[in-house]
Amino acid sequence: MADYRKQGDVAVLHANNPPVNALSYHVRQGLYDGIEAAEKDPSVKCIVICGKGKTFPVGADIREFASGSAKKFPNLIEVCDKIEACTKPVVAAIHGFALGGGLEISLGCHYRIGGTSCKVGFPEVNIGVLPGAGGTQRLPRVIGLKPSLDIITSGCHVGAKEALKLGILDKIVQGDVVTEGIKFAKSVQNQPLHGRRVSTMAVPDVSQANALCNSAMAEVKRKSSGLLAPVACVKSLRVAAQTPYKDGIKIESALMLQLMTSGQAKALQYAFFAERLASKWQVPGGASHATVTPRPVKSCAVVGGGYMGSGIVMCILNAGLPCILVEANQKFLDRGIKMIQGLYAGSVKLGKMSEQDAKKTLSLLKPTLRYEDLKDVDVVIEAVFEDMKLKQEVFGKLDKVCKKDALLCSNTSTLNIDKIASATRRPDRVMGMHFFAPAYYMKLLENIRGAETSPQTVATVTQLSVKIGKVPVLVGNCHGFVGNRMMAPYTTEAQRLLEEGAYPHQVDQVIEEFGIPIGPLKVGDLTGLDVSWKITREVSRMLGLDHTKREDVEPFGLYFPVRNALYEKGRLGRKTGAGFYKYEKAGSKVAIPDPLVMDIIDHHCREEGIDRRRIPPQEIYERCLYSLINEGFKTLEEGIAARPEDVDIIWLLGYGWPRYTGGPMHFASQIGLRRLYGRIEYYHNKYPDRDHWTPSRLLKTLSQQEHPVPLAQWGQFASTTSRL
Ligand SMILES: CCCCCCC/C=C/C(=O)SCCNC(=O)CCNC(=O)[C@H](O)C(C)(C)COP(=O)(O)OP(=O)(O)OC[C@H]1O[C@@H](n2cnc3c(N)ncnc32)[C@H](O)[C@@H]1OP(=O)(O)O
Repeated sequence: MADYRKQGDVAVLHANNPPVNALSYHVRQGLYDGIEAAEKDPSVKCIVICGKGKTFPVGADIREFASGSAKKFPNLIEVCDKIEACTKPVVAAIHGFALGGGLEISLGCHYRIGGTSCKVGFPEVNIGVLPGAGGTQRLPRVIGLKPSLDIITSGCHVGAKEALKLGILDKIVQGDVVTEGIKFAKSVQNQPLHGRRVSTMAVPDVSQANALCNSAMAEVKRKSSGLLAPVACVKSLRVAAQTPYKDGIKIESALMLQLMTSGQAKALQYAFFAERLASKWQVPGGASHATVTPRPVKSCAVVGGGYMGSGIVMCILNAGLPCILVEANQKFLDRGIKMIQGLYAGSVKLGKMSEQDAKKTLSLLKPTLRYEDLKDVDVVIEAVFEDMKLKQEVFGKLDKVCKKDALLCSNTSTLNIDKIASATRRPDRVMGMHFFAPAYYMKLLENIRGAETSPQTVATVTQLSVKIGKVPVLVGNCHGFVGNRMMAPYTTEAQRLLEEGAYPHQVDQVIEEFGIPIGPLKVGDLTGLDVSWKITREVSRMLGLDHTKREDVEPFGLYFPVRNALYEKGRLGRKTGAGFYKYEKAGSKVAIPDPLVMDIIDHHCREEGIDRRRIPPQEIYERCLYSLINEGFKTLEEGIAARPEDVDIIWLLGYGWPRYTGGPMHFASQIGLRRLYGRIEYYHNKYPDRDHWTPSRLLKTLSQQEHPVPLAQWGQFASTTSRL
């Protein structure tokens, strides 16, 4: 919808489609009709286009790409052309965001003014398309090719000041943008429109077009190899420099149509909505984000100032919340404070933060050695070493000193949250908050609900998570929760492949070519082989097994002979300059395939009487990725993950799964569940002793349906009682 009103001789057109005025069919129709009505009305001298509520239109309605409504008359190209062709001056009055189609609308206008805090941009590359309503043709005509290439291929937002400097905005206004827009429109109502219609302008830096586009193309291919949209953006911008608008827009449309129907665009758009769905939780019994009011959180505390704890403190401080940091002794406390101060100093140095803001933010930090100082805080996040006994000890202490209604949360990545809660008298107010390293940067938070966690605790922790800039995904309690649980078969298969014929670099290469930035064995080196060795020991202990006895651990998939051999030789990974790979020096990032490791692997195979074979890349791919996906389905059937979208967001934001495949579950839907199930069955028959190849019952059921079940409906097939 678009509201049309007249204020004197100015027609004001408000795009009205809450919450972000996405340019759905009815909005486009309203704008189109509004321009036509204003054109016909002799008493109207000029027109202002603006957005109702919190923002100018933020772009096309992404859901209409799949439904086909985006193409319906008037499509966005037709709306922009209609605006530009208007014989009366049209002014875009921008507040909030003018993104994608919203910015295209404003480039169709003859003038653009913006509020001081407005932002503009073309984020289309993030959802796998391009600015296909003239954006790639009009923007370079206004600001030149070089900045247009930067803005369109990066998808970044541009602030008001920068937009003015570039020439996207004609003026920045203080106060109400619509009132100012009306004033501005009146001031230009008698100005000729010749020279204001962007499509008739020439691209200013056209002489450098080839050089600029060649270098931009090389850059997008380097940065985002395999992504279709950035490449199409550069192609379309090159056309703008070489072709009149009327021809350029046709090429832009053709490129847009190709992108719109691509698997990448579908996956990226799916990820866009999945990310927004994540914080909309629901638990059995019906309580949900919509029905439960969170408690206000005015202050927090973090126990443990190591790498994770310090990062968590920074998230809290950055949100403007006071935070107490508790440590066990002065040395550790000083180390934590130094780390936090150092990271803020780094931000100031990089120009990401002013010195004044850094000082103000740091003033919210209160370091202490006394648990008693936590007596008034609303939420405590424990970030001590991953050890159940230690965590229980901390929770016991917290339970004694903290006020009754304070929430106690644990930054655990694997441990049983109910066991941790059992050390307190308030299990209803205990939750897991699994941060990812570095905690001040990574957006994902896997929030774990225990058996007794109350809905209000879930609501409060979810709200706090959003406040500190995270995407929270609510999951159930099991070893490793969703993310690390799915990681287990993936890394296990990666190591098993070494024992059968592959070498570390061959495994990693397949996974990196798929799009995960670091292969599983390089991750092993990064985490440290001593760390994974200790995890194996702990898990074995939990299962009542002796981790040194092969016959004990092998049936449970906990026997990693190659890793153990490397560990025993002191090859602990990157930090020692040697692990599955060798490194130029300790701590170096460049992993170099190591003939010594290949010898160790060969020697192991000889000793075991294993005939090494050439393992085809497809097998590496399937064994690592399909075993992980199968585990993802198991988290769904057990109710550990509530929705496939949640599994995908965990892997996209926490583990570097390539976004253009949508995440493991969306990727599964693209493979086809019948085919996927067949392959998992095949590996199950081949490796019957490996539990992770037992096919998920949910996957089996879904794969047997006559027609493919849309991912959004998979939850209806999750058979066992949901634990969430
Ligand atoms: C022949 C045919 C030619 C067609 C050519 C078409 C060419 C144009 C293409 C485009 O314009 S593509 C879209 C470009 N724009 C974007 O990608 C913007 C996406 N949105 C955002 O980045 C953010 O929403 C925001 C604007 C920065 C606001 O962020 P905020 O955190 O305040 O809110 P959100 O939680 O993100 O969003 C609120 C609500 O709105 C939904 N939503 C947001 N943008 C869109 C959209 N473009 N289309 C549909 N829905 C959108 C979002 O999903 C949230 O809803 P719920 O999920 O909570 O229900």
